[in-house]
Amino acid sequence: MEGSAAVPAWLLNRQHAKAIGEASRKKAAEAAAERESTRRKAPASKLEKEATLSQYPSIPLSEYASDGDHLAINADYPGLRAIHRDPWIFLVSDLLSRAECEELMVKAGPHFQSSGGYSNNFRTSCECRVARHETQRLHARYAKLLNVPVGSLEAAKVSRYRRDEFFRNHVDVLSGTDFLENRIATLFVYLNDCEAGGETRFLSLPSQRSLEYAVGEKVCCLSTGRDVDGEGDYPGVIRAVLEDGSVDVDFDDGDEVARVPRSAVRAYETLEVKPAQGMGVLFFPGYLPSSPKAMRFRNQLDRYTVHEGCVAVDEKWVHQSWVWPSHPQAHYDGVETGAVGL
Ligand SMILES: O=C(O)CCC(=O)C(=O)O
Ligand SMILES: [Fe+2]
Repeated sequence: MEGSAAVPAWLLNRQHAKAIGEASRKKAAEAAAERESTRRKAPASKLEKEATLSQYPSIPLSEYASDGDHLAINADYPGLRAIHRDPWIFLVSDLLSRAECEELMVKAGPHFQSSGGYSNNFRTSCECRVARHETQRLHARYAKLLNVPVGSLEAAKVSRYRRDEFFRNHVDVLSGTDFLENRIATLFVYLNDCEAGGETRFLSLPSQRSLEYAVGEKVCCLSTGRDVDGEGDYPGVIRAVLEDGSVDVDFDDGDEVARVPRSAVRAYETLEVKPAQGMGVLFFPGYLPSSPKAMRFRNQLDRYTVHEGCVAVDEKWVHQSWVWPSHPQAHYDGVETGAVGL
């Protein structure tokens, strides 16, 4: 009998549509369960938040003045506090509300793509960019904090690290931009609390400690051309001290560099920030184009701002924004999520 085993096209279409419907329902349910597990914990009380913040170093904001090398932000912004100077690193408590964090997660979650494609295993998270007109209120807020027009901001990025995922040592300036135009501020906001793992760690902050230049000593030094987007001062250990006084260094991430003059190695300090929902972290990865320092370092990099997203234990969500001196030369566009604007 002709075609008895054949499934009619209309049924095939229906089955197909059903399969797609089931798949997308399953995906939505998985995403909802995932979000639920990430936000399940009770929100931190005001007191708990203060206690957490008091664990960080506190530098009087009155000491922050525009130095001509870095962006002059609005030092009066509510919730702003400085936790490091030279390079300046700030926290902004409650930059986003709990509801805003969650809305952003809902918005971005269905559009994630692997971060791995362009970053050589430096990074194992997922991410997406959100269309600028869907984050107008947030951008207006950031523009106030940063003292820049909204047009200087890249499209909002949202990243998720599942357990064991990370973003290794890196700098935030980009290579291949036009002369003296690069990222001059990084502002990111944690979208959830993490009890364990996922800290953002600044790895090579300046230190007053003097060095002995001995084998096994912890040092950091500039490493040209080994980072995805730029160079910076990376931490490591002296492997050998040579007759001419120079040293061989094993970097902590497995790379190495030989015959570094003593004058080019230095002691360093680290600083870790623990993800807390709604809290912003702000620093200046690159010098202003008008700063004399911008000419001295490739990609305008402030070499002290090398940092990493440590391995996640609890799932971690973070939302990043970058500022350019005028119009961003990269990442201006994002996806239309169709979800409610923020
Ligand atoms: O995930 C983090 O803690 C930091 C993210 C970051 O450094 C970046 O996206 O450039
Ligand atoms: Fe970064």
